[in-house]
Amino acid sequence: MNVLTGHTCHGATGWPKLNFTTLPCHQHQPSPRQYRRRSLSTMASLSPPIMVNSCTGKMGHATAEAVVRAGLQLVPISFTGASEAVAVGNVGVSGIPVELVHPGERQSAMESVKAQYPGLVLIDFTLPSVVNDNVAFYARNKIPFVVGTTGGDREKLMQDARASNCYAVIAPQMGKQVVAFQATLELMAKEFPGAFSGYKLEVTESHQRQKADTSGTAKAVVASIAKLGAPITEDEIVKVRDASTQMESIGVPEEHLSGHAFHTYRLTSADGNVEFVFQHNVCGRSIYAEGTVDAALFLANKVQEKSEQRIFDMIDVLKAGAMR
Ligand SMILES: NC(=O)C1=CN([C@@H]2O[C@H](COP(=O)(O)OP(=O)(O)OC[C@H]3O[C@@H](n4cnc5c(N)ncnc54)[C@H](OP(=O)(O)O)[C@@H]3O)[C@@H](O)[C@H]2O)C=CC1
Ligand SMILES: O=C(O)C1=N[C@H](C(=O)O)C[C@H](O)C1
Repeated sequence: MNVLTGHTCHGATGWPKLNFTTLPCHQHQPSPRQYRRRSLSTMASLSPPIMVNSCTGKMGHATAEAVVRAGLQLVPISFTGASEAVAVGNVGVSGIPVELVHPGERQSAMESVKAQYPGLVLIDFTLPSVVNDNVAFYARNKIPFVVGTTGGDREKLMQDARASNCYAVIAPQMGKQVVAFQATLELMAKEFPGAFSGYKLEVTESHQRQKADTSGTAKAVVASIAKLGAPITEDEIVKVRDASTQMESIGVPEEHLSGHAFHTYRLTSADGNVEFVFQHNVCGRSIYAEGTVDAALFLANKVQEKSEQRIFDMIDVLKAGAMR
């Protein structure tokens, strides 16, 4: 049996250590101090203004805070839904009042934001029910965007993003270590397709009660495991949303019922003699918020270097060495 477990209740903080340059050959590896100096100068030359939709939501707010923590300019305007928050007019992010804009007013707001914040990068953490419309809107407005929102019609979303010719990072998972796990599974599937043929896959994902859709991360991991020979359908992913099961069976700490993502992927051989369990348990949201800032900086860099490739996922960001 092989158990791979990751558990984090604390996010990374501190000054970003970004490196967008090509890694040097082994003999010329720079010292950590050189890396840091180089990273800081890269940061200084690349500080795109960042707009986060929606700062009223849990992930949007956490990401906007991470933008401020990274010393980047947060655009003090955020699109939101039609809830009562709009009537309040603004939401505070690390002491910055961010003006809320109703969907009906977003085009005129977008035009003034574009004029006022050249080099702008948009981040979307909204809802599965609106993500397609938002992506079509960003595409029409020709703005580079990072989409962390899951669900919606993913095929259409990717088609719209590609057709727009915009630069974009689109991924259901922004947490560095989870992205590394996803990348490892993809590599395993590429090198050893069918290695788990005949195995039975069981997947459980537990999230806060309000999460409407099935975890986008779980769906992506299931797609990789299918290439390894153990396919299941999306309906077979077990969604856990009730607090008592979460605390008693899954081990979610009570204080994280309102923000957690516990995923377990169990592969069992046909005769039941061999079992593999992959698990990643995340409490809170800072791991995703920090990764999203990395994605926005990566994207600004891609725009600046006029990269031919325009649509990326978080594995691309990780591979570029652009995650702190
Ligand atoms: N990629 C990743 O690593 C992660 C992805 N996620 C994903 O992010 C998404 C958001 O999650 P979470 O923050 O928990 O959800 P929340 O429900 O807390 O936030 C969603 C926000 O979207 C706003 N909204 C609704 N309609 C619109 C619209 N038309 N334009 C702009 N904003 C709108 C809502 O505002 P209102 O209340 O006014 O309707 C609300 O503030 C989910 O899809 C989730 O799966 C979450 C964590 C990590
Ligand atoms: O809604 C969340 O919270 C999360 N959503 C993403 C997903 O659907 O996979 C990532 C993480 O699980 C948290």
